[in-house]
Amino acid sequence: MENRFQWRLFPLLALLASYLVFFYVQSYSKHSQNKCSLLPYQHFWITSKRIVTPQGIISGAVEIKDGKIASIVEEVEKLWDSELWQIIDYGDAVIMPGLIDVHAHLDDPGRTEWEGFPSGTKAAAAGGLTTLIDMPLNSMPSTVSRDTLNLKIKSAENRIFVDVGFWGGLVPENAFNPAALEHLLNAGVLGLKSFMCPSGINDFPMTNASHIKEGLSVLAKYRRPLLVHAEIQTELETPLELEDGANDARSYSTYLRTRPPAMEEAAIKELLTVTKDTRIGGSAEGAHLHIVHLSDSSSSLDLIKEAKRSGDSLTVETCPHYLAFSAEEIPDGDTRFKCAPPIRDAANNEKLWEALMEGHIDMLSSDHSPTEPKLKLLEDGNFLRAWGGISSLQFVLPVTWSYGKKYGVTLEQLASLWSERPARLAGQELKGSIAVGNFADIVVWEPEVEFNLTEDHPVYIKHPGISAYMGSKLYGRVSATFVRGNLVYKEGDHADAACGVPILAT
Ligand SMILES: NC(=O)NC(NC(N)=O)C(=O)[O-]
Ligand SMILES: [Zn+2]
Ligand SMILES: [Zn+2]
Repeated sequence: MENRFQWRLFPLLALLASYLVFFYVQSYSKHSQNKCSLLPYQHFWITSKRIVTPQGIISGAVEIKDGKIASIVEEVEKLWDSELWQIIDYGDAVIMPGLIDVHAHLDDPGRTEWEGFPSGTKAAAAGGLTTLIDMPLNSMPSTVSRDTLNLKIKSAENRIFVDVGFWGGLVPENAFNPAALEHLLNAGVLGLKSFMCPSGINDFPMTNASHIKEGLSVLAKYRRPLLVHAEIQTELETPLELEDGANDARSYSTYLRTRPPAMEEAAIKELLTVTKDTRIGGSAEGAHLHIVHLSDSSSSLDLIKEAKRSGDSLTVETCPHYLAFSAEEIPDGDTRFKCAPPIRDAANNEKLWEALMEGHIDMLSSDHSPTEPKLKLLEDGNFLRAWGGISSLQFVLPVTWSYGKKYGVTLEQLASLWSERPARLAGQELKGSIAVGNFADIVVWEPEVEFNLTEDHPVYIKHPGISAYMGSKLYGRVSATFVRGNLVYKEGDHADAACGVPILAT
């Protein structure tokens, strides 16, 4: 009797079990499909009253389909009528193209104790940056050959939360070897980068104008840019002479004296002897030279303006720290502020803002250049011996917005300086603006929201303690970041999987 009862139950149990398996598999595959995004949709709309487009700010909706922007409409009422659409309404938060940082040191592989792809790209996503172009130095080895680029690409695999492209290094070893440079360019670097002064990294020696001339002639063929750290050691006091003297190495002004504006000016003068070749009809027509992290807003900037007027293919960037801080306010011993070229005085800072607002400075970049806290010598506070570099990646949007208010910076200007122009420099035609056909790389943020960057604020860079921005009060909270239509960040949460794409030039 009891046995027969059990036999009757068996088919029922089997049915129940198969139902359970079916639902488990369904939900598992659904989950695994969406690991790249915090949203389950491939096709959806986002709406807001402030969408920054190249044609101006509109109230409307952006249709996102399979990672691209499928349409942009101004009448959202029609959308609400249909229950077919997945719509995310961001109210009056700003929808802007994701920021593109053409100057980030992610230090991976080889110095991941400084930063690394996972932490750096999570910080980027949390800050509204959707593409980073990684510098060829501070990782180990430096990206100076096809093989070393391949190490980068391998290291980035499944470890980047936003898209990452790579600059290659122009160093004395490859500068006079066009075949080696072509290998590096064919392997996919978006352009080259070189230093006119010691970089502090052993396998990244400095180049002179002849190396740069050679580099430009190869780059012309590829129509890719050369980025240059433009400072040249002049015959002034050297850091060690200063330290031996009666100078206080804990005073920022001592450090400032080791890297005067004349160092930037001298380098730029020398560069301009070769950028002439980039003019239409010149021997390096098609090549482009980009000066990174300009700090001197006087003679150096005048030289750049003049060269542009003459038709040199030349652009220049500056960075948030030169716009936010001035030398006078840097406390003694606070080496979080040490970088090269140095942060100069308040009058210089003001002139940089003016040049930016007038369009003489073409774009912004972070120059996020972290290290291990111990190399910052925070306890010692010796500006001459501490490692240089500012840590800022996650905060660049609120920083430039907050400090730019005084100068009347607009949302359209931010989109141009942080997205459109950088996309052009990096040769990314489908990035940099909210336009139909472009990748859906988008930041949603609330410019009016104020926040304190205190220790309980979620910060994703590896070493928040070395950032000069900790402790400051800023405007502009990032609420959501989309990369190729994937919601990779939303209010403190990141997507489970790192689905950023390594960007290689073809
Ligand atoms: N080795 C570096 O990271 N250098 C960087 N350091 C700065 N800017 O202080 C740079 O971009 O020159
Ligand atoms: Zn530099
Ligand atoms: Zn740098």
